Amino acid sequence: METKAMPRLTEDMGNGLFATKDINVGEDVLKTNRPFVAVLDTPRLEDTCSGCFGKKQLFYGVETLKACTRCQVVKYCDRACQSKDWKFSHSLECSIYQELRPKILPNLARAVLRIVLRRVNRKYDDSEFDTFQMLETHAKEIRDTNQDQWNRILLTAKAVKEYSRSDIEEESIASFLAKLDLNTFNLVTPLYDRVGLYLHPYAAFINHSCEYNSVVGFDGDELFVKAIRPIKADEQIFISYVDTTNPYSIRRKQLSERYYFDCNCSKCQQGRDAREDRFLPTSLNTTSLDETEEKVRNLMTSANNDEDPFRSITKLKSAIRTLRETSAWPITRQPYVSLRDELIVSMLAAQQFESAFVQAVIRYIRVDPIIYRHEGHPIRQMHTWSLIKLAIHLYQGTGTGHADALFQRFQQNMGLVVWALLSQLVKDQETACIARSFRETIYSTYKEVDGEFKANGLEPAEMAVEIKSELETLGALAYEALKME
Ligand SMILES: C[S@@+](CC[C@H](N)C(=O)[O-])C[C@H]1O[C@@H](n2cnc3c(N)ncnc32)[C@H](O)[C@@H]1O
Repeated sequence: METKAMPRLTEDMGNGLFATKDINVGEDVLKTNRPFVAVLDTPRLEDTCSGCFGKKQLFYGVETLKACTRCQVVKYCDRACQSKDWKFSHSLECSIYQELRPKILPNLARAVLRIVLRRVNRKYDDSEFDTFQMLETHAKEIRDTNQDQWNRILLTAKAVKEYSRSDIEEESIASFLAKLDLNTFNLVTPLYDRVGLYLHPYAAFINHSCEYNSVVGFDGDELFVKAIRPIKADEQIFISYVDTTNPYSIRRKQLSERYYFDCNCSKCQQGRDAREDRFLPTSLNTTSLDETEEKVRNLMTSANNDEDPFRSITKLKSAIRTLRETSAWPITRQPYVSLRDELIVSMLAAQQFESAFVQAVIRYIRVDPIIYRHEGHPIRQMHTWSLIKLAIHLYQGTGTGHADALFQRFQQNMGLVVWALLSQLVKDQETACIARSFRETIYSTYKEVDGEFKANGLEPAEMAVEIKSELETLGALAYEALKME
């Protein structure tokens, strides 16, 4: 593990992690490729490699996975991925998976089984295990306020004790599970697609702030925490446990239900006066705005659960219209932001590539710079990347799907748009908080596109006027599209 931070007791947040030196934006606070435990979510066992957690599939052209010939539960890109997982833990659990077949244990049960088996087989060094034991569980609060969750923990502990045939007490296994519940990170691909859960005891010391100074990401099995703001030596490292683009009441509810605390950061102290909550000047009262928000969130849930992307699009557009009709809803206030994200996903699924492009341009120009101030924010980087991929798709003209009248009206030079967006993304890399494999893909795509221009006798770096005009047209496209929304 490489770290520029050390744990220490805080006044009111239990243990926390503190910087040992000044850390610049984009630099690693912490990096490790040794999880205490990491497992895929059950549905992802089928389509994601259990060795590299999808990294090679995403960026290195791996298309088919091979199942472990013994248990048939886990799958791998190649021998290297298989051998890594075998050494880490699969050699200990494979026979148990075989016995349980066709049943597959849920992710938390598989994770705790790994911890028990690795512990019994002395795969953890003592200091690593001691750090794990120091982690908060909130077991009392779970028992007192969430009987269902507590019963689930006890039942899983009992089953894991039986499957593992270990002499670790059920009570200890239950405490491992409570630690997992509270301290695991969402294991995501380098493009932030959730595939499983990951626990690292040191990283788990990082407390939450809605005004976070760091972000967590993964590059395969490597976990990194990067500074998204300059951090001074001795300052506490904070990440966000929840989506901080949400208004105060939602953040507060999520933090108290899942993590048992009230956030006291400067943003939360502003309550409904913070940017995330604010509305445009309106004569509507708070109750009426709250009712609209609830109605729209229900519509969004219904759209998310709908398997037909065309029906989802209709529902999402109707939800957006409801927000627009209030004349009070900024496009950067939730759930407007999420509605647009979902709309882009549904439009892609429905092969409405031109319309998806228009929405992704609005997000790139009008939404992300407000809600993610730093251009190197991983979500902003990922959104820019998906806009570029869409522009490349439209540029290559390989199936634009359903035509979009507004897109057609603007007639952009997609080649130049691609180059301009890519070169901006390349410039942002110095302070970008993203995985190395993602960054390498950005560089290699830029090189390819730039090379293609040069092969055609063009030098885009010298086409500043044309590029400026294309970027202004993107702005005009976003403006017109929002007027019609
Ligand atoms: C993942 S753990 C972080 C490490 C933890 N402080 C510890 O000592 O193990 C999450 C727990 O830390 C505490 N915590 C994190 N951020 C906090 C905050 N901003 N204010 C108060 N408590 C916080 C809560 O008890 C929360 O359930």
